[in-house]
Amino acid sequence: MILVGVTGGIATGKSSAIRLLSELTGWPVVDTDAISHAITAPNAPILGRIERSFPGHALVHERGDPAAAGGAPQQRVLDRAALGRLIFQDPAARSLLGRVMQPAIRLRTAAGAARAAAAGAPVCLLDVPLLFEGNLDAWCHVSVLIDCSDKVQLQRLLFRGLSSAGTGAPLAHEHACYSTVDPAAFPAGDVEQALNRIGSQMPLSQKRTRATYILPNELPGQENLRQQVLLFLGLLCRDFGLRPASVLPAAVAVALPAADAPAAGQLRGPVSPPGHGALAHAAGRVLGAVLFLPLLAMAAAWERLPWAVG
Ligand SMILES: CC(C)(COP(=O)(O)OP(=O)(O)OC[C@H]1O[C@@H](n2cnc3c(N)ncnc32)[C@H](O)[C@@H]1O)[C@@H](O)C(=O)NCCC(=O)NCCS
Ligand SMILES: Nc1ncnc2c1ncn2[C@@H]1O[C@H](COP(=O)(O)OP(=O)(O)OP(=O)(O)O)[C@@H](O)[C@H]1O
Repeated sequence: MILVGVTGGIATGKSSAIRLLSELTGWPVVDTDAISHAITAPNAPILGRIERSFPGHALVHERGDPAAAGGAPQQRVLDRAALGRLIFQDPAARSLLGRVMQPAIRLRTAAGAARAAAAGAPVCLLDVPLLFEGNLDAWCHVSVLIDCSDKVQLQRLLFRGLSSAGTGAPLAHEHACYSTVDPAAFPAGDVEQALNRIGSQMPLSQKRTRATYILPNELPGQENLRQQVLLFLGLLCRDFGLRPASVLPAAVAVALPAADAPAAGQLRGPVSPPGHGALAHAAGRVLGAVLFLPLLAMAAAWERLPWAVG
């Protein structure tokens, strides 16, 4: 199985591109933002560790459960906005939160990839915003950067909002209008927080030098993104000897000839394909099956460990 690390800057369009990639191919996706949200769900064991790591900050609130009669059971809920304000302006706090959360995120990511291998997927897409920051590209055969200019990134982030929760939905028509968004029209606090988030990540210029492929997502609208996704799929099929008929709809075959010409934004190559003949594929499935359950068990155990970090 080929592991493709999909990354970008915040709000450059990773979730949108991955949704299209996965729809076109059926390839499974492991989404680290979704994992990060899942492990910090109400009442999750990790909330206690986050609280203890940042004493003096009210980051977890008790909330009544409206579904419960009499409102008896309380839920412990992470204040994501407050934690975001804290870590995105303080590198030490960010690295402390990383030490608390990254082990659990990585274990679940590995378990997701092992499950995909066991299911016999030819390719697994890893959606990892911090792929290069965390050196997770070392896990992957190739990486692809979902790229846009700094200006468009800020416009998209302000237009969408800071959190990634619920993103990746089909691009609504009005999203084509974000290009008219003027940051000056937003409250200064929102712009400051957006810039803090962008500034807390490796600059896109640096990510461009590390990515195997670059998928430009500058122009507005679903159709522009779809074109770039098809070009990227064409290159990936060519470089790894994937047979479009077996994994992709006919649309990609149409994109293949175009991919032979150096398309704007598609960089470097050829990439040496890993051996993925029938034997290697079968071995990958067995290894995935052997690894999946222990990794999942480890992930569950890790999240319940009682010690405090920091
Ligand atoms: C601080 C938190 C609670 C804010 O939650 P919120 O819902 O507002 O944002 P969300 O989690 O959806 O993240 C939105 C985007 O912010 C960026 N981001 C998140 N964490 C970080 C970080 N530590 N450093 C740089 N960028 C980050 C990513 O591009 C992500 O896609 C949350 O981001 C978090 O728990 N971060 C630490 C976990 C982590 O490293 N996640 C990144 C995925 S591996
Ligand atoms: N080509 C495009 N045209 C118009 N809107 C777009 C395009 N690509 C992405 N968007 C919009 O930009 C916003 C950010 O996109 P998306 O959520 O996919 O980014 P992301 O990189 O996954 O963000 P995060 O880093 O927070 O996970 C969303 O509102 C999305 O609808």
